[in-house]
Amino acid sequence: MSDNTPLLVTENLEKSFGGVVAAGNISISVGRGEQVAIIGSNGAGKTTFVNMVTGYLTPSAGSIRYLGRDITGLNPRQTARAGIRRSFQIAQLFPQMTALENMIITDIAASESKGSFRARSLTDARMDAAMALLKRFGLEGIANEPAGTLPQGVRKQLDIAMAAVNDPALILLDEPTSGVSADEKMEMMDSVIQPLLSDDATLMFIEHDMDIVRRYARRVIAFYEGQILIDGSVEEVLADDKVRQYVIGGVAHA
Ligand SMILES: Nc1ncnc2c1ncn2[C@@H]1O[C@H](COP(=O)(O)OP(=O)(O)OP(=O)(O)O)[C@@H](O)[C@H]1O
Repeated sequence: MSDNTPLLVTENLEKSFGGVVAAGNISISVGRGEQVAIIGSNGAGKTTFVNMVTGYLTPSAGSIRYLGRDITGLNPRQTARAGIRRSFQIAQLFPQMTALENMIITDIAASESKGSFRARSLTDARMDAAMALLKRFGLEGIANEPAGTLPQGVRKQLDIAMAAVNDPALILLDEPTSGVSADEKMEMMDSVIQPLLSDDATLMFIEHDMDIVRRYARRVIAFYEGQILIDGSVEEVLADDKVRQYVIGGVAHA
């Protein structure tokens, strides 16, 4: 594998449910350090794509290569261990556990199962790393709060911080600002994007708010009816007639 090997390559990736193609012909190549927004109206196939890359859905056809390795069909734990991580539209947390415990559990789950007992247990190093990461996301103040008691926006921040445990190379965020009020969205993105980028992570995020896309993406992939409509620079994609007609005009999301 050379340094020029793309981080993520999908070829003709497809997922159908029954006879319905939720996402098809998805061929992209993403390099290291890119910041890519995935846009598209409701039901366009964005989450289906993220679910395939992260192993939550098995593709019906096509392939996924990560750092040159074929990872098609790996399960979520395997993709996580390979260095691909994600957050969810609705934060996936253990509500009874504290924020710090959620971070630690993520770290243990992402560790190699064949490691020694110590490698998969609660060590001081693991606690320190989890606390340091919470601090980087400005979340140290809620470290000992049960996750289930946190406000929605903070839960989403914690879910994203959990995706950053163990310095993954590729992070996919599924609608990081959904459910966050309009006037708090930018601040919330500021608080999560900077810590993610400080590790040179490659970032792909699904977003419906074009102000956020303009501010945080360098490249945009627009989905429409399960296919890629256009993949290019932010300026090019947001000025595209079809994107304006079918994607931006068709946004029906909070
Ligand atoms: N598990 C499933 N079973 C059947 N159909 C599904 C399933 N998951 C997704 N679909 C369908 O696949 C299509 C794409 O859905 P997907 O969730 O990927 O869209 P999306 O672009 O992420 O939309 P949104 O912005 O609303 O989250 C939709 O028509 C959806 O109804």
